[in-house]
Amino acid sequence: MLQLENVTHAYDGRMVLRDVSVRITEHRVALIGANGSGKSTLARLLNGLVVPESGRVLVDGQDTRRHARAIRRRVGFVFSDADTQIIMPTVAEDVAVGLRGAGLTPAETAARVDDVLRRHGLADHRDHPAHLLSGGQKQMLALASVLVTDPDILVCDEPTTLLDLHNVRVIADTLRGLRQQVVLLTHHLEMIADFDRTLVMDGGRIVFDGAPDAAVAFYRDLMERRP
Ligand SMILES: Nc1ncnc2c1ncn2[C@@H]1O[C@H](COP(=O)(O)OP(=O)(O)OP(=O)(O)O)[C@@H](O)[C@H]1O
Repeated sequence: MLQLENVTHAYDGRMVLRDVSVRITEHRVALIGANGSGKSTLARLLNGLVVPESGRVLVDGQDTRRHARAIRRRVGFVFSDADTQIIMPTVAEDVAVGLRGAGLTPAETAARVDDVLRRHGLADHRDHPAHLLSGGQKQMLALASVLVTDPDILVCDEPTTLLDLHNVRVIADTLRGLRQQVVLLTHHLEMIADFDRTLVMDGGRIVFDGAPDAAVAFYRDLMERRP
């Protein structure tokens, strides 16, 4: 379970999250809202990339302040810009990075990498230069590189930003099939239609919490009323 207790956060004195409390237990939860409303900051709190100025963030009862390493292993994070997440020359090498330090033999590492590449449609690109992949393939590689570590929870911060409609669907289908609990931040509202719960953020607060259709209607109304 993911839990925020009275979390307030500011960057350089500017308040970005205001006394946010929420418990997230559902399998697939979406986080939507205007640019700058605080979604990424909330997402980064969930795996300890950001530590709250006040309040607590708990992952299955463990405080991200005190258990940062364990929580990073349990909560995988996929960034919106895949290029920043791809760090090795080839596709297979990039996926293998996440397994360093896991105590696997080279053969076990190769088997895990091949398995994840196959499951995510990248097996034919195993030895290709990662930076030459298409946008959609890079995003899938970023996802595969996190999933290879088998986290329990996956936080995806706008993983389809630069993708065409086909690849948005491919990523949505992939997320739908995962055993992991998924927290998805997105502006592609069609991706979240069958999510279990949707939170709408505005001005550093959760302003709506409910089913996706009602949340999207609330968000659209909020944006229409904005001057
Ligand atoms: N590292 C940082 N340093 C300073 N300000 C930051 C930092 N990260 C985010 N901010 C600011 O905090 C506010 C909230 O940003 P955040 O990225 O959490 O919003 P968001 O809802 O994810 O937006 P978007 O939909 O545009 O990605 C913004 O005004 C942003 O400029």
